Amino acid sequence: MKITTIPLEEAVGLPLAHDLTQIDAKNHKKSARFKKGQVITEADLETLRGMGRENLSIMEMSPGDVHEDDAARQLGEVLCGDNLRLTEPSEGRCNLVAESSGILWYLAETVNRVNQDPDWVLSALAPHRPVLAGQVVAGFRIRPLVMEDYRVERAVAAVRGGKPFTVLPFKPLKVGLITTGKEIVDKKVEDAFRPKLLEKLSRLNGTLMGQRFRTDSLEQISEAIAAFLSEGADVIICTGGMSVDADDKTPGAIRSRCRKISFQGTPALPGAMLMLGWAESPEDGRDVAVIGAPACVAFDDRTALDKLLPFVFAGMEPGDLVRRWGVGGLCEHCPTCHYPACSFAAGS
Ligand SMILES: Nc1nc2c(c(=O)[nH]1)N[C@H]1C(S)=C(S)[C@@H](COP(=O)(O)OP(=O)(O)OC[C@H]3O[C@@H](n4cnc5c(N)ncnc54)[C@H](O)[C@@H]3O)O[C@H]1N2
Ligand code: MOO
Repeated sequence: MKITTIPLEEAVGLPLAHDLTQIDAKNHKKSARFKKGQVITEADLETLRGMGRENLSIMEMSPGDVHEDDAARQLGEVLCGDNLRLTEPSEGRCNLVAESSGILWYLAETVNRVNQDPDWVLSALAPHRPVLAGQVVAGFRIRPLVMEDYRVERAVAAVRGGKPFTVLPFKPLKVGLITTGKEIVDKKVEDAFRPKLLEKLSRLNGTLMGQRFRTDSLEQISEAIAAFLSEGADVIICTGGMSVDADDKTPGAIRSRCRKISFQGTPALPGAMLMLGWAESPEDGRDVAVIGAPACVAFDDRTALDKLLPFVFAGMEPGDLVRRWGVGGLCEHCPTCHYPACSFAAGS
């Protein structure tokens, strides 16, 4: 590749080597004001001077050179999996954008392998966190203007095929809520979890199908789980009674109705007493998630339950990943909560 730098005035009639960025900090605007390949005209000179340009780069590519736009596009085509869209390059950068709300899925190792070449930049939101439709989940580019084709091919090969970036979309699941505790049944304490759950469901594409109140009795909680199962619930959440008190009966009730227990206890705080089991739907035999949520879910806005629900709504069994939730899994209780734009939302 040959890049020739020439004074602005001599560039009239010649094509630009790369996009030229204009930043208007006062109005918080940043865009590619001139695009790669655009032929400079007399009328453009005033604008270019206003952007502080005195010289421009005119490029002649050599055989084997890949322009930044093409490099980013080639990587994007192998990265972009289900429910994501690849954007056109702008200023040499492409993005992956979520087409549905869901859980972002990829292996950290894929990103690290591409970035072994210090001139590649592949940067993504943390894996396994919830994302919204329309959200940029990854951006990538090369650092120089052009790169040798073998380095682009090496990055493409490092992805190892399979379109590894995907969004697992949230399904419209129906949730049954069982609120346990004699003090709540007796109306001495008002349930504080229902409004918090409604806010969570609005992000997850879920609906609350009903709420049952039960005292700390294994039989009563177990019967309420069975009732929601027979009414067609996809997810059943039992709150309270998950800890070590004599009256804590919820885990036993969940075990009484589940054919499999995924976990009881997670290394995330708050919410460490969280539990997940799977019951059989009497309707069609499908798996129904039965969650035991410790009482802190009624108090804290974000708990281990927020790490679990995206998996359940994406139809995923978190499995061994739960044992990795300790990394980043300590909520900072920020004065203004930015969840899920924080390490607490990320899954290792
Ligand atoms: N010695 C120990 N103490 C505690 C442990 C422990 O391991 N050892 N675990 C702590 C953790 S972690 C949690 S979380 C809490 C609560 O666990 P539980 O799920 O058993 O909570 P309860 O005993 O049922 O209730 C505690 C408290 O919260 C109020 N509550 C419960 N549900 C609601 C609701 N839906 N809305 C409003 N308030 C609610 C309840 O009235 C009690 O005051 O235990 C720690 N302690
Ligand atoms: O389960 Mo407790 O929830 O860590 O606060």
